[in-house]
Amino acid sequence: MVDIDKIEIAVADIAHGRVSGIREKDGAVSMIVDVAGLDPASRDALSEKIKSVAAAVAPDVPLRLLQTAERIVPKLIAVASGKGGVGKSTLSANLAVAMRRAGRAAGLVDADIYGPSQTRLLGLEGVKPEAEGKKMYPTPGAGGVPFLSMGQLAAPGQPIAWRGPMAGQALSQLVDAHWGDVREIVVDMPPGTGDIQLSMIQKHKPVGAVIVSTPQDLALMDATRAIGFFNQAQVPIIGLVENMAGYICPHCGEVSDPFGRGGAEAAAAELGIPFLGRIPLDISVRLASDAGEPPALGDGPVAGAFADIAKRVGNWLDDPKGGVR
Ligand SMILES: Nc1ncnc2c1ncn2[C@@H]1O[C@H](COP(=O)(O)OP(=O)(O)OP(=O)(O)O)[C@@H](O)[C@H]1O
Repeated sequence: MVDIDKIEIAVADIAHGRVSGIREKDGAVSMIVDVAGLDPASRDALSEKIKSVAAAVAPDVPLRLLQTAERIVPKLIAVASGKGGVGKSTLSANLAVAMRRAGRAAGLVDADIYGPSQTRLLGLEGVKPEAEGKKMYPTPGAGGVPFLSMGQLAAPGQPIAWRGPMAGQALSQLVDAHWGDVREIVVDMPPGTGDIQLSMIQKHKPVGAVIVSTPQDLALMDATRAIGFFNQAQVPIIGLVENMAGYICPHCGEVSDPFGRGGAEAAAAELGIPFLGRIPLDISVRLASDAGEPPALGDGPVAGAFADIAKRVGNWLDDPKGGVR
């Protein structure tokens, strides 16, 4: 097993933020080296230095360096639901955490102007991001997820009452920030199909959308509307996640289904979109989330469920034509 964290730490010391996307595949380690602004001799010198540092940490592991001088625009993954309260924010935060845990260079934007809640979920309440003029630097939250939120643009405790262009500008400020080595940004969308959604489609088109629903018929009907919106905007649907599926009793462990069972999977099949997985209704999800410790950072079945969903989303991002695997 290759210790990616060890390589990442060793390389970070000498790479000055130029290395990203460190990953292991089939026993080899690959990474992206941003060589923008360096002359050819300095590029080679940096690559050699990285290789020797990585080899010192992991001597027998083949290493692949991909040099790039282009500014990399992160891919956006919209997480949406038809209605509020189905766990869209919970899924977004934990998806970003699980993607990062799997070695992906993921970040998170909270674009939910109606109730930005991610600062709490990532343990960043009251933390203001640094900025250079109007351009902000994301703050690392729980699990090391770089993060920016609509809530950070508004005065504390004030409701956000932006409409049309204002909402669009706020979204741009979050998306066009100094994302550094982040390659994929999970965007927690507001529920429904309002100004933020339109601005997203027109200015910051996501590569795909993840739809969240509870197993209930009503929530599923709303989810279908969200799916219709993205279809119309020609944003591919990565898949549907069923949240609050099967209640696990904390006392006896019995599983019951307050919102029904399997509804989202059946609906996904009917709609011809992939089913990404289900997250159980579990009090530990709420307690950990409220404490700013995303459950995806844990070791139990809930963390496993988030990891499986993150893996499927990651596979899709790497090869959208290959579908969800
Ligand atoms: N699987 C789950 N098990 C237990 N509680 C959950 C689960 N998913 C979400 N919750 C809890 O349900 C509440 C609503 O979740 P969340 O804020 O993620 O929903 P949302 O769809 O983003 O809502 P809103 O549209 O209001 O932002 C939160 O208190 C959250 O901790």
